[in-house]
Amino acid sequence: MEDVIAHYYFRPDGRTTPQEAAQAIAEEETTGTWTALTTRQDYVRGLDGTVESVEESGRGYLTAIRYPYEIFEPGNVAQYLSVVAGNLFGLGRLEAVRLTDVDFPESLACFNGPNFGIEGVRRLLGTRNRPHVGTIIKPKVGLTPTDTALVAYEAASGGVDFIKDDETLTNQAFCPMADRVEAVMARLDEAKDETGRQVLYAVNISDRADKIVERAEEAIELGANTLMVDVITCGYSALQALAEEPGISVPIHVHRTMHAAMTRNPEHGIAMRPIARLVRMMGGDQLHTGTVSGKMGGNAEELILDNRALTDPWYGFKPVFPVASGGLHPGKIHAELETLGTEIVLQAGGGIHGHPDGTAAGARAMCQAVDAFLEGVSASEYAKDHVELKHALDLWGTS
Ligand SMILES: O=C(O)[C@H](O)COP(=O)(O)O
Ligand SMILES: [Mg+2]
Repeated sequence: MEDVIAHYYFRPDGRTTPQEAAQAIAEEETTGTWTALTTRQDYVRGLDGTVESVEESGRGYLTAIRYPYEIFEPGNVAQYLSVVAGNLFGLGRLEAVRLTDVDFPESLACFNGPNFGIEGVRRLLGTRNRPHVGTIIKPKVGLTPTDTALVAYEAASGGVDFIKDDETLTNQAFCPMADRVEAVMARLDEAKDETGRQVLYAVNISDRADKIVERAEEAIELGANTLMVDVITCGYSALQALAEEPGISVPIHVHRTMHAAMTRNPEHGIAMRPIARLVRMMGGDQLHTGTVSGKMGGNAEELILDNRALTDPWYGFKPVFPVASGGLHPGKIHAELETLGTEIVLQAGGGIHGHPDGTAAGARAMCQAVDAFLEGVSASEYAKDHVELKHALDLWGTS
């Protein structure tokens, strides 16, 4: 069986050579500890980790560590993470260490992957060759089910493909999930009668591990046509449980709230790429990966590679829709599409519900910005005869 190769950036402390630091990772995550062991039988040596390479990079070093196949329990993602992203982050001999990527062999990528993926989601909406436009209902918490549904209706009337709850909205007293799903789906049916267009609504079913599948099933029974899960706070195995449940027959939209605690520091933590791979293996159909121009910052070169981890051919897993979200508005659409391509979901919360003429106009302005790009025209030019786009650009500008 093939082994796992994990890639790290690291900076050793002043008393440790780069080779020793890499070796410390390999030992800590396999058969070693801080001192020699009297219990280390010879046969255990076969499970030792190996430092494959160490090379200088910027202020630190890059290393590839080989972890033997046998130390992994196939199909147990929590256990995989405890090896490739475990104690090593706290080792005092490393001032900083960041997991940048993981090569999982096919034998350990033994998960179902996405049930829908990009093509499956496109099939539900009947779209081709264009990005999807989505919105997050704002304010992120506080609206009643009736008002949430009204905002959803207006966004659907204005032309969005996709509507989602925000990451902090689950089943609070001010907006119980069951009432919300029923109200939103009823208003989306109305919008569909008027526009003829199907819109997906991802209800946030994030919950404790032993309840999440039940909550998802309840949402689907009430009419939900998409689910959303906060994968970092709920855990990868929660996503796996949802994706593998036969009764769950709708796409799963994956939010990554809390990721920046791991991904933001370029020298320490976990890069987005391994997270993207895990989400794809576990069965997410859409995943937030970031923007090139939005409010959350981020590195465009890394983002392109993160998105490719979702969309490049990989062990037969369906490609996952990358989602650009966080501070987008119509004036930023050109930059996003130019850099990230059109196989993407472009989401705006404030950039739709903050439009001076309201949510429906905000949705139209986002769609017009996409149309402008697809027609090869600048947003400013297109705005000359598209009033909603004009008002958006007047308020927010084009950068
Ligand atoms: O969940 C998200 O992606 C954010 O709520 C985006 O909101 P914004 O478009 O208002 O920044
Ligand atoms: Mg949000």
